[in-house]
Amino acid sequence: MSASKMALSNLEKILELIPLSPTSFATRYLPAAPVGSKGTFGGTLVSQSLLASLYTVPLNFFPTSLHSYFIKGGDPRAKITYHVQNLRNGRNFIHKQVSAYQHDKLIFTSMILFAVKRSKEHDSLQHWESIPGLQGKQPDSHQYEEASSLFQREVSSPQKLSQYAAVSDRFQDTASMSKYVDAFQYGVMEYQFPKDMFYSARHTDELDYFVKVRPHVTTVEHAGDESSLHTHHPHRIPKTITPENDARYNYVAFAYLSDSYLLLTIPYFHKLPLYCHNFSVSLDHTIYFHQLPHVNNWIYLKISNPRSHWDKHLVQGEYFDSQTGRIMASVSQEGYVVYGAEQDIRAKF
Ligand SMILES: CCCCCCCCCC(=O)SCCNC(=O)CCNC(=O)[C@H](O)C(C)(C)COP(=O)(O)OP(=O)(O)OC[C@H]1O[C@@H](n2cnc3c(N)ncnc32)[C@H](O)[C@@H]1OP(=O)(O)O
Repeated sequence: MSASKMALSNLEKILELIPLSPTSFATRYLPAAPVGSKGTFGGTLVSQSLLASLYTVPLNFFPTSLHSYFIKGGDPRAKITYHVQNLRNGRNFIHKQVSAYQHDKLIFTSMILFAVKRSKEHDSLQHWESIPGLQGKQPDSHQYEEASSLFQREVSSPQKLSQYAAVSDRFQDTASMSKYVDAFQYGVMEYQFPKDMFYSARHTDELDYFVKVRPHVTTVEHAGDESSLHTHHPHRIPKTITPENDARYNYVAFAYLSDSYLLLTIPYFHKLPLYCHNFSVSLDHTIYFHQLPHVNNWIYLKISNPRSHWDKHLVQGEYFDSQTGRIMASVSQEGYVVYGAEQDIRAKF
């Protein structure tokens, strides 16, 4: 595999932060835009803000929720600076606010709530939304297919590409099709999509698929060099947070994946082909974490679209651990997505 393809899945490098002070951080590398898009990938902002805030909380605090707004499109040619503001340090909860700047302008903000790791002694009520049939299951090959082969057959094959090119300029440049395929084949996320993912003529109010993160992320809480810190000094603030040394990196990786193939799926709910938008940006992003997300296992997600109106589209996702069948996170996102008239898209496709 070429170095450039290997770099596509190097999440640690993509998100790496350099400390400028105990509460401010700069990105080491430029914040790339996703294929087919001009601005920085929203998942980079969400996950880097979470990573920056983790550098300011003790090892025994875990993210419980994150609420964020994309204020200005990120410039992929400029590095980002993150400032973490401490709003309150409680015994059980810590509140942080993170502000991201480019060219001295605020581009993104998130509020993150951390909760202390609890002892098991007090747990009065328990409920987990679960999918019992999911436990230990792999994606069924009759229903789901690896995304790059599906994309090559259903979107970028010569027969299909002319239809997509009719509804979107981004498919007129056939040379760039290999970038989409590379992103699916070598990117941070590996997908198993339903076979009608890219175009479904079926009336439905739910879409489901499987996703996992390719690079290894430890689930061992006291992994890496700082192992003794976790067991003996849980109140310490870590100096380095990597996929190999801190299980909380699973939250960071989850935040990254949670902004991908979420808003883009809106046409699925309207019996239209994916990618048929004229303009698409996410406005906000909210994550409730229910447990440590094991991002190297298949994550099963169900997406719904409760409302689309006046170019504002709300999408909600429920993410399940396929090993246990239990809910791991809930995500909501509102996007500003502009489509042409529905009958025009249908006439062209
Ligand atoms: C094919 C595969 C595509 C893959 C897509 C992957 C999607 C991944 C999801 C993401 O990561 S999105 C990235 C995270 N979200 C953002 O970066 C949004 C940041 N927020 C904003 O950009 C502004 O707050 C927002 C545009 C939502 C509102 O700003 P304004 O109230 O000033 O809106 P305005 O209508 O004036 O437009 C601002 C800019 O958007 C552009 N714009 C707005 N509506 C447009 C439209 N209909 N068509 C084309 N461009 C449009 C507009 O040209 C203008 O560009 P310039 O600043 O360069 O002049």
